Amino acid sequence: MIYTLTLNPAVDYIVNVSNFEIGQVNRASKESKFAGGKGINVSKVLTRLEKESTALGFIGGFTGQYIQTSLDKEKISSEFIQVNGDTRINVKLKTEEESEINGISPTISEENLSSLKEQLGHLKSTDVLVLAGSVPDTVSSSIYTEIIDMVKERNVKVFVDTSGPALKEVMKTSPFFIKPNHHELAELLDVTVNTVEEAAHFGKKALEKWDITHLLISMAGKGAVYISKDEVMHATVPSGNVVNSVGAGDSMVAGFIAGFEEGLPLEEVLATAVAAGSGTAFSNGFCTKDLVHSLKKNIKITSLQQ
Ligand SMILES: Nc1ncnc2c1ncn2[C@@H]1O[C@H](COP(=O)(O)OP(=O)(O)OP(=O)(O)O)[C@@H](O)[C@H]1O
Ligand SMILES: O=P(O)(O)OC[C@@]1(O)O[C@H](CO)[C@@H](O)[C@@H]1O
Repeated sequence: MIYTLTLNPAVDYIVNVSNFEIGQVNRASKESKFAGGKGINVSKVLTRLEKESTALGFIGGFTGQYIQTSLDKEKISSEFIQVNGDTRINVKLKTEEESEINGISPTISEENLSSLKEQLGHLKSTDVLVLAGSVPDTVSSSIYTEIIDMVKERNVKVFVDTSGPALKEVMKTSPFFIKPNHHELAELLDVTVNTVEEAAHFGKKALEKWDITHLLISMAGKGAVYISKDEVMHATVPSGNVVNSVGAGDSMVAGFIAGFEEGLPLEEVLATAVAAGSGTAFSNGFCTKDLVHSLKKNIKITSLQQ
């Protein structure tokens, strides 16, 4: 079973405002609400790619109930732990530019954390665990490291998509898979990464510094760079009209896992990952399986290995 863990889920409120003016009453021209948070998005896209998963994490209050109901409607299995307080609301404001306000997590108690560890204690070597998104303020930034160390003893494959201090901590655990975007890779190494060549160069440096099995660097419209000890590859993006960037990175992680678990050749795994990311970027909401299949044909994979 693939388990996705979202420590900090959210109701995503996506609102379009034309001619937005700070300090004025602005009226929305379009709005939508989604059950969000990175792990939950990975579960949604896995479902679309016909891969079963179970969503884990902390939810609470009326917003938590909304998330539970949405996942039930989409027939996504979940085993959330109930917390006191409301799951956060994340505002994605679409004006001429996109701005985001990500809300505050409810308090996660020691008891909540013990319940999570108890759940994770049941994972087996055939299971996959996806750790995605931010760590709530009331939880130590070393939580992902603790979880990885805990499940590693049972050979569970762990895929991580996080940023900031939590990502820094994860690097010490010999991660199996991480997907920073190029800004997150730059922050990790305290360098600047703008081009595909720089991503490949600094990605290789990251592999020299830390024991990473699969490093996937997403670069928005510039595609993605994949690095392992044997391969350095670049995938282009298919052309299309970008209407939504929320969840594009999570879709990419889901695409990679889906292809990897199917045992596809690495080039095809990478193409599935990028097609899922771009498919979501081109959709209102998330990519579909058909869209991923058709976009895959227009993705070029080249080896950057000398
Ligand atoms: N302009 C674009 N054109 C085509 N595909 C895109 C574009 N922007 C994003 N994508 C797709 O989404 C993937 C992930 O994008 P990005 O690097 O922005 O991830 P991210 O920063 O983790 O995203 P987010 O946090 O917004 O989900 C890209 O590798 C690509 O497949
Ligand atoms: O605050 P975090 O946990 O880093 O990111 C949360 C979030 O921005 O990520 C998803 C898109 O990737 C959204 O569904 C959600 O609102």
